[in-house]
Amino acid sequence: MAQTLFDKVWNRHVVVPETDAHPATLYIDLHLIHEVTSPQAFTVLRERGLKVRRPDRTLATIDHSTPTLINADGSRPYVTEQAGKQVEMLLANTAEHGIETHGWESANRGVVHVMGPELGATQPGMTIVCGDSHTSTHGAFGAIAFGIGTTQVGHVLANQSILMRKPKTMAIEVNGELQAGVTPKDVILAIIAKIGVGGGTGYALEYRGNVFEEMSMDGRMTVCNMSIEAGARCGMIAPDVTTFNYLEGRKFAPADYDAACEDWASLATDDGATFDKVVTMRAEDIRPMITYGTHPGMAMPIDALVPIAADETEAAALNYMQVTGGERMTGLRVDRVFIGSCTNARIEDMRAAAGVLAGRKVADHVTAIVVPGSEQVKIEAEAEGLHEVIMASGAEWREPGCSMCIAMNGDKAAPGELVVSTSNRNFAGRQGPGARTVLASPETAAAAAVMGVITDARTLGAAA
Ligand SMILES: CC(C)[C@H](C(=O)O)[C@@H](O)C(=O)O
Ligand code: SF4
Repeated sequence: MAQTLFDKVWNRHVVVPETDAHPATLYIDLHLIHEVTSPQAFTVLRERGLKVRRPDRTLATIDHSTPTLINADGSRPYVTEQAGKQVEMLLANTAEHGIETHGWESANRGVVHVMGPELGATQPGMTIVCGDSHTSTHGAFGAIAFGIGTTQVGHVLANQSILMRKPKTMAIEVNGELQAGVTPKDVILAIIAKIGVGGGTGYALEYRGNVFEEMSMDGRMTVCNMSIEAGARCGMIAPDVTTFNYLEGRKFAPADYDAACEDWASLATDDGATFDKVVTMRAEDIRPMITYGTHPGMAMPIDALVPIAADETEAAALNYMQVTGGERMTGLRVDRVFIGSCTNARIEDMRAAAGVLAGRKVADHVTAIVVPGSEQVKIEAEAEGLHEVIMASGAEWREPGCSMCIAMNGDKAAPGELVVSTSNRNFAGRQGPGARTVLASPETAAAAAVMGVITDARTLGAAA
């Protein structure tokens, strides 16, 4: 019977099949961990006298609580004692259990969803979990990858499997030609605006069509990253030659690479396979997007008018954002710009930001920070001289980490400030109490930095 990509990967990992009374037991190939959601799980393990079942299938980094500025004396100013403790605990726990860890000295440290793929730990056909909702990112390689809670982190540490009911499948097909200036971030924001923040709930998404086939791995990761913002725990793209070229030569790439690629190529959805739901969009209809509300589904083309609130919740969101239905977002004064996060802090994002900032100056009243997603991204960007272009514009070039995406490390906005951010969540207060977040692509964020107001990057003239 013709099968989908999801079905094929799922079937390879079922240890005990699902029944009406019981979810399936699913074997997990890769468990990524970070400092926020792992300490309690290790404590439970210790209390119960259990060992980590597969330290060799577990990989750790520090990202959420890590400062992005270094003191003059080389020390790292944690925002709170608690933040420093989380990092220390992660390092102590992983050392005790023999888990490969990318801490401060590692040239591979980074936001967990940037680091895993860079190391080639993320591979097609795998099941991948992490105590982090944006684990969906790894689906860009044709893996079933989803976030789990801290209790489940403990289970996976102890037995390398989880209990799960099989989700339904949804194909999201985007075919045609994207207009100039439309980025992968715009594509995923347009999808979420169309299906809604609950549209993917209960489904595993598969992004299909020539738009995704032609996308780079960086772009595919941006798309899959935000699957969770549409309510889907995972989103996938069939592995192809783009995937194989990306992974070749990376640390964890399989030794017999040709055989691996042959197997991976067989994972693509078969002709004639059926999805429980199919959503189609025309690439030509997608424009650069921004959000105007307090969830990622409240997104619109940057040159559109903010919709009139349809209910009290929407009215409250517009009120929080201090925007008015029927008016434009372009022209709104911006206080901060954040270019970073597991959505948009890979090398192509750094290049896109630098491309807009080159030869231009960040507006006097704007604080702009560019935070590479990993040490590797930082190294690569610096080798290309992107940091010089970025700093010459007046934007700051920081150390890798989650930074202002979630504001757990001290990087945050003040109450009322408007932030144009390349991250994935614009929830009220996420970037600081009272802070207002507008989600956009690196190009749009950089354009806001130089113009000092929300700006359609397509309207910028040539740089001076
Ligand atoms: C801290 C972590 C559990 C959280 C997540 O699950 O995604 C964070 O990464 C986020 O982006 O909100
Ligand atoms: S960058 Fe943001 S979304 Fe990604 S893992 Fe960190 S806090 Fe979560």
